[in-house]
Amino acid sequence: MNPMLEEIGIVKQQALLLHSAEEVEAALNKMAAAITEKLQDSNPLVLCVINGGIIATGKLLPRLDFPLNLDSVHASRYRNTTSGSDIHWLFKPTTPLAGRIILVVDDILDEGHTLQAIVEYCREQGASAVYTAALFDKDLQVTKPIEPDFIGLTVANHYLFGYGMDYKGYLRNAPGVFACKEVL
Ligand SMILES: O=P(O)(O)OC[C@H]1O[C@H](OP(=O)(O)OP(=O)(O)O)[C@H](O)[C@@H]1O
Ligand SMILES: Nc1nc2[nH]cnc2c(=O)[nH]1
Repeated sequence: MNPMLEEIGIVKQQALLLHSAEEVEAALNKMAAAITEKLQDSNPLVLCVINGGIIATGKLLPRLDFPLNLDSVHASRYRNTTSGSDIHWLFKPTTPLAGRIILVVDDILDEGHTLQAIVEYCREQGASAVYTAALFDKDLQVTKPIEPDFIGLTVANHYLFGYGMDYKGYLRNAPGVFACKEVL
């Protein structure tokens, strides 16, 4: 068997379910209600942070019943590994950001560097306001460089996968939030 697929199978089998799909879906409902209350009259541009933010964005958008635009940004700090380094900008939004109200959506806020860098970029481009949404906020017990305006669930400090979060590029599609055993 392909050794990577073998590793993925073992990680999946040994992982601990921290939050069920039902819990995450309920958190998405609450997030969408809070976002609607704040942004429904502001014609926002939603920026999906690729790759991890795809599922959070895709699940939030149908819950937002007001006019908005969608674009994406691909900034990666972990690059399919389990520890962060410098941010690599793989692509930036093509929609002009000047004068727009932006909502940046990502799967997880860990140390906060990725979201912070994206917010700075949006401000440099002349956005009139930048809001941030993280489906998961990792409880690191430290002050982070940025606090999201909208948070789904606070999650424990483990390396996680599922709902957009990967283990070595796999398992983003896992239906729940799982902690990898080797870092437990
Ligand atoms: O708060 P931080 O410590 O900066 O980490 C959070 C970032 O890490 C993950 O992205 P990653 O770099 O793994 O790229 P990916 O979206 O392709 O998974 C996640 O999607 C966030 O964007
Ligand atoms: N997949 C994944 N990506 C992350 N990026 C920052 N923290 C995490 C995490 O726990 N899991």
